[in-house]
Amino acid sequence: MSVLLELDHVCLAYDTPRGMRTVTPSLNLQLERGHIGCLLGASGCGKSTVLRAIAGFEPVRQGRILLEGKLLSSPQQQVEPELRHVGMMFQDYALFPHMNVARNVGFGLRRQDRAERDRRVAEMLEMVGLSKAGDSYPHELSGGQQQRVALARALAPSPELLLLDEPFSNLDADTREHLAEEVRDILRCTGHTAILVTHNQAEAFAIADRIGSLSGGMLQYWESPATLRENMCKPVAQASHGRRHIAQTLRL
Ligand SMILES: Nc1ncnc2c1ncn2[C@@H]1O[C@H](COP(=O)(O)OP(=O)(O)OP(=O)(O)O)[C@@H](O)[C@H]1O
Repeated sequence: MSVLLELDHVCLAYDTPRGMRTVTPSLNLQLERGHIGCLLGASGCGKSTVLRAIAGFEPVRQGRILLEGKLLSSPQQQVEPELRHVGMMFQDYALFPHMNVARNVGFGLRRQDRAERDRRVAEMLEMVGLSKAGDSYPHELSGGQQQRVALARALAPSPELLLLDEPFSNLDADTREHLAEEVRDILRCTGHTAILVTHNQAEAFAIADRIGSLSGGMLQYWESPATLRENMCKPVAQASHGRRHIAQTLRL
C-alpha cells in the first residue's frame, strides 16, 4: 500500500501573550491510502491541532505535511484549505441551520452543474441511509442523523483524506457505537483514507487500521489494533523494548 499522508518532523505551536507554546516539536506520522488512523491522547495533548494543521488551518513552524507526495504545508509554503482535497467532520456537526439537508450535503459542490450536484447529493444521502431527508432541516433530525448528514457533506466532494474530530462524542452510547461502525463500513466501502481523533479506546479498536497515542507532543506508537492487543496481553517486562510503552499506556 502506498503512503497517502505524511507528517515529516512537523513542529506546531501557538503564539501566546507569554511566548510561543509548542504543541508538537517534531511529529512524524505516515498513513497509508485506504487506511483509517486513530489518534488517542489526553485532553490538551494536541490532537485537534494536528488535524487542523493537516486541514490547513494551523501553520507548520518546521517540517512538512505531504499528501500523495505533494507538499501541503511547510514554513515556506501553505496550500489553502479548500485546495487540499481534505474533508473534515466535527463533534458539533457544524451543519448550516438555515439550509436543508440536501443543500448542506451539496455545499462543497457549488461549482458543479445542477444535475451533477443533485445526482451526487442523492447518492450521498442514500449512502448514509437518509434518502428521504433531503428537504428536512438539521434541527428536525436526531444527533445521529445530523452526524450522518455531516459525513455525507464531507464525502460529497470526494476528498483524498477525511479528518474526523471526535465526531461521535455528542451522541448517546448506543448511537455512538452504531454510528461508529456504520462510518467505518462506509469508509471501507468507499475506500476513503481517514484520521479519527477520539478519547474512546474501544472506538479506536473497532474502527482503526492504525492507532497512535499523542503524548508530550510525540506519537508514542502507531500500530495496528492486532499488534496492540498482542502487546496488551504480554506482561510489560516481556514486551519488546520499543513496545513497552504500548503495553503500559493501553493496559486497562
Ligand atoms: N488558539 C490557541 N492558542 C493558544 N493555545 C492553544 C490554541 N488552541 C489550542 N491551544 C492549546 O494547545 C494545546 C493542544 O490543544 P488541542 O485542542 O489540540 O488538544 P486536544 O488534544 O485536541 O484536546 P481535547 O482532547 O481536549 O480536544 C492545548 O494546551 C490548548 O490549550
